[in-house]
Amino acid sequence: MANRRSALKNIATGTAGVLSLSDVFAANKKVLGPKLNGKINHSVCKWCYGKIPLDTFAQECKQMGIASVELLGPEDWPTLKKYGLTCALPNGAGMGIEKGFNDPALHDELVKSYEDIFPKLKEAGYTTVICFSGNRRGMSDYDGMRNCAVGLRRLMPSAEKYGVTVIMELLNSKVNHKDYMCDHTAWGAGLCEMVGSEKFKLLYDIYHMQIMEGDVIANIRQYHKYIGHYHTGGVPGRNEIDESQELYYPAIMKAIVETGFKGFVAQEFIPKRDPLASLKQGVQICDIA
Ligand SMILES: O=C(O)C(=O)CO
Repeated sequence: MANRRSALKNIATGTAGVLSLSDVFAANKKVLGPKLNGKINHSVCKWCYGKIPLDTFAQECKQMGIASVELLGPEDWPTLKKYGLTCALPNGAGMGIEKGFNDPALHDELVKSYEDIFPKLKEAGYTTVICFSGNRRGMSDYDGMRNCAVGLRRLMPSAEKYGVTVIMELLNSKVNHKDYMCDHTAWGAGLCEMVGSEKFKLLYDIYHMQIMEGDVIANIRQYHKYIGHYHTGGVPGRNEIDESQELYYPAIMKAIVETGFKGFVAQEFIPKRDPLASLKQGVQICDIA
């Protein structure tokens, strides 16, 4: 990959030939990444690009102006650091989507697993981690909320000590995660109130929430103080976020910015076309001026 030093060396030694100003800008853009508008902090979920090695993917992201590759655990963080990227929402703790804080029998194991990762996150300079409610398995919404709150409140003192926000993902329980409990924004907001700590927030996944409840912009406006992170995805199908699907992402991004949100928006769609071209397009769609 071209780097700034070799580009400059080529200029200095004349091996690049006679360079115009636009050649220099183009070389800089290649090395430093494109200039984005800066209103949205861009991230991407690596699992949607499974076949691309992380090393290659990280370099491509850097060139697109994406600052973070996420849903990665400690083993992948050094690769991100090598390319000057952060991990806006790490994983590496918990017991998966279906087994979460709504089951009191799992609390000891879950608390231990999160307390083990907090110091690693702090050392890496990361300030968030993902968590899940678990499936309902016949439990009422209220019992599940109370159980989650009991487990999460045990975690909050060490989350506060290590400066880590534990972020629970809102997922659809219709198409992708049948029986998942944290599937409505109001339920998640109620849980935030019960937990009662700024170190517990929601991941508002725009794709999942469009499937469950729609009214995306109104819900973002109503519940933004509980939201610590956003994911994207086209509806229906969870593919590209362009005009092939029903959501108008620039308006959603504008609404997010208007709430004063300073966190990250991560692309989380499964590309149907050239994956990197689609990712770049997704970033451009969300990069409102
Ligand atoms: O597994 C999923 O569907 C997710 O959205 C994870 O972020």
